[in-house]
Amino acid sequence: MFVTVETAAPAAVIVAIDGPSGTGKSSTSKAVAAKLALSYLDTGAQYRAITWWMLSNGVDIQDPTAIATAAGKPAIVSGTDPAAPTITVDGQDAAGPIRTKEVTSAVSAVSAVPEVRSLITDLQRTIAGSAERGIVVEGRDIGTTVLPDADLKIFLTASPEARAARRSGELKGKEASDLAATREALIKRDAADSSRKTSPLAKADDAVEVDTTELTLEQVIECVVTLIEAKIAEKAGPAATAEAGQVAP
Ligand SMILES: Nc1ncnc2c1ncn2[C@@H]1O[C@H](COP(=O)(O)OP(=O)(O)O)[C@@H](O)[C@H]1O
Ligand SMILES: Nc1ccn([C@@H]2O[C@H](COP(=O)(O)OP(=O)(O)O)[C@@H](O)[C@H]2O)c(=O)n1
Repeated sequence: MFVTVETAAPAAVIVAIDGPSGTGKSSTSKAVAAKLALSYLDTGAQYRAITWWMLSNGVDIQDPTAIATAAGKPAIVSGTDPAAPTITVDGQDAAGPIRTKEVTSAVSAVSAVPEVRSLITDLQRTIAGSAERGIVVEGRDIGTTVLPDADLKIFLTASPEARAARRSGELKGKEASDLAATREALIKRDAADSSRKTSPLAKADDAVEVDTTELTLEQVIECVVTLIEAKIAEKAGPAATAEAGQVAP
């Protein structure tokens, strides 16, 4: 006699994608999350959002004490649909304002303040913990600090030249033509993010490193999808074996 086994829904898969600016974290994470019906969280957008609030509210971003005192004031809410990620600050759509040059220049100083990191890290863990099917979380310290038990950790890299060319391609007019300035700004931000005391940009020991310099975005997406699918199959374990729905008595 054979009995039918109801296989439980696959356990949520947690994926951490870290790396410096312009390596393809956002584009890759959004695309793989959409393909695999997972949630998506852009943690850089959260640090940008709190930075925008600080700038808009006259907080001196050279003063870590002032930043720490104000850190708990704004309410930052992230929407995790990879097809339409959102970010609001005190109920106001912040998607546009967080991408300005002013915010980009100020974000490393704000994100280095431990009180800011502690608040945003708690928020990130809550979001990741409530993603039913799982989530792709991208940032700088996800694999090392925010989600050290993630099922899969990926660290994306690319040469500074490739990263600057990609970033420059997103800018318009005069800014786009100034490749050298883009490269310098990017290297400066990497250095600040990598050298701060509290959870710097770093590759976790157990992360898979993918150098995207010579890869197209499609190739990177395919590579990451393959890694996640393998992890999902591994997590399913014996349940996958019962996939046919039949076991001997
Ligand atoms: N492998 C790649 N080859 C070429 N362009 C890429 C690649 N990956 C990403 N891009 C482009 O580079 C820019 C930066 O990518 P993004 O995903 O925002 O990087 P990050 O989130 O790491 O800063 C985007 O315009 C994106 O389309
Ligand atoms: N997990 C994270 C994500 C971003 N950040 C900070 O937020 C900034 C903006 O992140 P981002 O991902 O939007 O940056 P881009 O590389 O996309 O320009 C970074 O330069 C870091 O200072 C961080 O400290 N930790």
